Amino acid sequence: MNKKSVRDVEVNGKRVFVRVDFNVPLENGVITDDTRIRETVPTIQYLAERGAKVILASHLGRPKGEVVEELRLTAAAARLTELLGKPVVKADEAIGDAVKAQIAALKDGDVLLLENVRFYAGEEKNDPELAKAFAELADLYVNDAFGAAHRAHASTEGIAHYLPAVSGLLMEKELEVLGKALNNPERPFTAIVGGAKVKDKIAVIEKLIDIADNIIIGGGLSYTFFKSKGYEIGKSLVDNDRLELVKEFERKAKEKGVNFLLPVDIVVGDDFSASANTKVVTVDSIPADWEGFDIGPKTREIYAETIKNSKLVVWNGPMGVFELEPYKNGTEAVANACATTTGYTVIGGGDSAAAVEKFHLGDKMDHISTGGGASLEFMEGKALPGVVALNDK
Ligand SMILES: Nc1ncnc2c1ncn2[C@@H]1O[C@H](COP(=O)(O)OP(=O)(O)OP(=O)(O)O)[C@@H](O)[C@H]1O
Ligand SMILES: O=C(O)[C@H](O)COP(=O)(O)O
Repeated sequence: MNKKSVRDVEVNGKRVFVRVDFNVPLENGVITDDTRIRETVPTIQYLAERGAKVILASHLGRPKGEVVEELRLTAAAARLTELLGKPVVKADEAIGDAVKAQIAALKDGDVLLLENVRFYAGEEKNDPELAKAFAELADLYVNDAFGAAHRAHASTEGIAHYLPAVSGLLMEKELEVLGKALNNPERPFTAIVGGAKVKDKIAVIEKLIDIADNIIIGGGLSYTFFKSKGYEIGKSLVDNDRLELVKEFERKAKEKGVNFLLPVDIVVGDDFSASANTKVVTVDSIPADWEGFDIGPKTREIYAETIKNSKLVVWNGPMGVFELEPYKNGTEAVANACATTTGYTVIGGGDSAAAVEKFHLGDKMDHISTGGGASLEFMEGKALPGVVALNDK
């Protein structure tokens, strides 16, 4: 990476503003997946052990510039205290005199967590005044929030203009792993693209056609491809504005010698529910009043075999509605294949990461990205503002 990291700067005795992504799922105030918090521990420990005063900042949810009680970072502070094995001071605000006094009281190695930065309207507007107010709190800026690196906000981008700015260890790891996968992939390289929205995946599929050996398509995306071939797709998800475009993907893949795999059979259901009636049909015989919710057993076999024979697998987006029992098998089969292949497996965050955790296969993957949207944008080849703003080596 051509950006400086915490390893390249002196941190002893410094006040270090560390942007993390503690945007974790919560149910009734309880954190249901603490991965993003756990993954920042190495950076926090690195800084604390070297005598920095660590000031953490994060967003949680989308409070739209107002204080939303349920979106306070209190639970994150408690979880981090457990993970670090030492108290984390929790501020009730993210800027201002009270925060300054709390920071002044910190000793070298202490850790403080600011309140949700999205309680301030200036955060998402990347307001320079808010960025300056954050910068006033510290001597050094560290961005470890890979998950929010695609946002140009005051605490992810703006602040970097007012302080020396370097990456944290998680950010560094994410960029290294994803960058290597895309720039110098081991082959055969298989990319799996699923999920619901064609629109969100267009750029990444286009990019992957240039670099992958196999592209596996699954999930709600598939039906736009089937419709473009003139098949009946029943009530399945479709993007009617992109029928020509997906045809073009297949044509381009063929031209480049890329193996473009679409499902051959489908699990259709009569309802989007756990108690739906389901049946398996071939892709050219979806009944008009049914809806496609998962890939079928033959497809699972083909996909698993392709994954097994790959040296690198990058997966973004589930193969079906894995949240519901009748439609989880396709995603589970792909997750199992990723878990058992000897190839290097990269899970592109978001729903695919949630699926892998649901099937208890997280520790069998080589890298699970903490970024959903960020990993997708990175794979599309877009520059991430939170990275661009950091100091060059
Ligand atoms: N055949 C289908 N019909 C309807 N919904 C589907 C289908 N297959 C998958 N989904 C749904 O797609 C959702 C994920 O879609 P999305 O496009 O947001 O994927 P993603 O890329 O994993 O998201 P993220 O950006 O969080 O990584 C899941 O909730 C899943 O239930
Ligand atoms: O969960 C994420 O993808 C990041 O934390 C960014 O959140 P956002 O989509 O609300 O900006």
